[in-house]
Amino acid sequence: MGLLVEGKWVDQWYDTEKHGGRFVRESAQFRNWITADGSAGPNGEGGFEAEPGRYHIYFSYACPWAHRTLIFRKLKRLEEVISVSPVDPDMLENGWEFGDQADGTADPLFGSNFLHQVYTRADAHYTGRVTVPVIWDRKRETIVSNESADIIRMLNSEFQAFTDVDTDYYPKELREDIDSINEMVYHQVNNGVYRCGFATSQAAYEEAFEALFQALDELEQRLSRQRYLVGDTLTEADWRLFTTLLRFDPVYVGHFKTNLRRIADYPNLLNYTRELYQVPGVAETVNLRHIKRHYYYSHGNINPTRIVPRGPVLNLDDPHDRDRFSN
Ligand SMILES: N[C@@H](CCC(=O)N[C@@H](CS)C(=O)NCC(=O)O)C(=O)O
Repeated sequence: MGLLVEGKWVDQWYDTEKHGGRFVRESAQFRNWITADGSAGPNGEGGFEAEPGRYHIYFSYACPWAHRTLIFRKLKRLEEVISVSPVDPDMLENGWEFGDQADGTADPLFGSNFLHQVYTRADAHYTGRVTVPVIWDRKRETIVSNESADIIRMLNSEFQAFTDVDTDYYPKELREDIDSINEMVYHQVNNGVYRCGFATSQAAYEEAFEALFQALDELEQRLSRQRYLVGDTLTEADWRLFTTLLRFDPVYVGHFKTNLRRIADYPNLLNYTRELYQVPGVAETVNLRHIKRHYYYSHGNINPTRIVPRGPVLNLDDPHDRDRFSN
């Protein structure tokens, strides 16, 4: 694991010391938007028009942020419009790697060995972390965005000319509610599990742990009253939470020490996770082998033996009880 400094790869773990043992996530740096007509989006520059065959997403099956983009591509039926390829689950001294054709993780665009080579193709002097997901523009030969929260909104609304799926996961009338729940879920849950797992002081771990389980208790309450996070409409807020819930019992409980309760101990969160998993197409985006292997094998300082646990049983296909909320 490492980062690029002025375009050169440096093998270095997160520096938590300057924050009292806390893990502080860096902001993504490529923040342009693909738009239906090529106009500039909320930030960044214009000129990235939605076109079939033009864009490619590099993702990791393991990564909850990248997983969101894979789910949106599936839900919006954009498989023929936007190509994708996974990186290898092991992220070691060279960061995210590509494998070979046989295991399906080669770089189909440039045959690179490492994802950092894709970053320096876009910016030869890039300084920062090399993260997935990345959406690449074949036409302008650059990275449009490496921020999953932005990418899922592009997929949700900007490729409507190339899909027959009208479902809007970020409808205007619900945006305020979605943004507000996203904010809480991002800090306390999505990033919260990382703040537990990557903490290097007891106090930093406990602070993140308290916030995480306070949020999960609140979400459990909320989902005992309503089907989805924002009432009875399935929105991007649910998909953003789902990718963390899915990884919670198989990885975070053990590897990140988020062990007050499992998702299996929260009846509403458990059934909600099952419902989302069972939405047509979603199960195909889930690769539990990559998920477990990545975390347990890549973080040698957290799990020095690199042994990947065999369990637990998840039963994601079991019937859920969320229909109790429909009219
Ligand atoms: N804000 C980014 C975060 C992406 C992210 O941190 N991805 C992780 C994998 S789960 C990564 O690539 N980490 C590599 C690193 O930090 O060096 C997003 O949501 O797109």
